[in-house]
Amino acid sequence: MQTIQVNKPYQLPPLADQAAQAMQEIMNGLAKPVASLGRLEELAVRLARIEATTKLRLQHKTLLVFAADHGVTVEHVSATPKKVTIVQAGNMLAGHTAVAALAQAAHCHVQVIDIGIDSAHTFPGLIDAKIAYGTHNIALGPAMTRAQALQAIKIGYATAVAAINAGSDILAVGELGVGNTTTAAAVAAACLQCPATEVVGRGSNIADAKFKHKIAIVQQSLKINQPDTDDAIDILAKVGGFEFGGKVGAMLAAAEHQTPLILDGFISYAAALLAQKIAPTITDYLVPSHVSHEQGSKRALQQLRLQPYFDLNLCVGEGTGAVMLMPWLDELNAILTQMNTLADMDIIYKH
Ligand SMILES: O=C(O)c1ccc[n+]([C@@H]2O[C@H](COP(=O)([O-])O)[C@@H](O)[C@H]2O)c1
Ligand SMILES: Cc1cc2nc[nH]c2cc1C
Repeated sequence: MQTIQVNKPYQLPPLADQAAQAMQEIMNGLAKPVASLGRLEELAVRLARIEATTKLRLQHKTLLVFAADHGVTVEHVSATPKKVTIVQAGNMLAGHTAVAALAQAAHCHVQVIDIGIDSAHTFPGLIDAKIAYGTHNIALGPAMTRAQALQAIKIGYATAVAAINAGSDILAVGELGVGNTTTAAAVAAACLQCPATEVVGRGSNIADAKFKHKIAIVQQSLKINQPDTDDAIDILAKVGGFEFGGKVGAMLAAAEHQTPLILDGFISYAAALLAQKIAPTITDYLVPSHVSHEQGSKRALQQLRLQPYFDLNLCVGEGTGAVMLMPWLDELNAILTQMNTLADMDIIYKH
């Protein structure tokens, strides 16, 4: 992993435009009208550009779920009690959360990484990378130290590299973290330099009074911490959370290893905004999945120049939307390996 420096772009490998062009030609030559597979074709081209080949590696899929707690939950910004982070980590490993069920259907391996859960409890299979027992309350001061922010990125990076070395072709990121839509809004507001009102959402479905209070808490956290908007590490340390750092590290590792990484919802977008500040071209290596229902999603996606493939009003998190994209990759593989070409059929197609 390279050293991350302010105002010095992190170096990523060049994107494989030749492989992308070759994939577009393969798509054009399949036995169908040109462009008729719509955005599935664009997805194929995107994947070829990242993997630097038209022989796409799509089979082995791994979801990395970074789980952490947030000191800001004492401000009553969530509808969910804090213990849900640790409880759902156990349920996820036992196969009973939304994403665990979807992952089973999608033949996706799930790793749950405790990067900062506020509990000493553990479960078989829970990866222990705990930096601290939750962050500090961002409404009163910084969430973590700069060293802890860098540590979170390193953990995410090492976790992703290990998954790639173990044979993962495709990575995805998800999270568990009660209160993290408050943190994600603060991170997004700092990255986008926009008012909190544009990026605070209903999270785990809070009612109007809590929603107003949540906006005030995000505003307060930005005022009290004054994050340096040019410095992703400063934003992460002051108003972020450990799972955001884990995701940033996984994104950097995936891009460096020419491995596509599928984003999930608003927490992923906020992490991607941080990664974009570190490595401005990183978004070309990421694969969006869905438009999260969380307010602020469209604004964040615009800045990331990412156009998700579907919109189901999802806002579960956990990696659910990312895993829902995975069957499409199997479908793409079937198209690439089983379809006739126009040449096979001796058809001259003129449009
Ligand atoms: O992915 C999203 O866009 C998303 C939107 C709303 C909520 N979540 C999930 O809900 C939890 C945070 O909600 P909250 O209200 O406690 O901030 C956390 O575990 C997230 O994974 C996730
Ligand atoms: C049960 C439950 C599961 C979740 N997963 C992500 N956020 C969640 C919030 C709740 C309440």
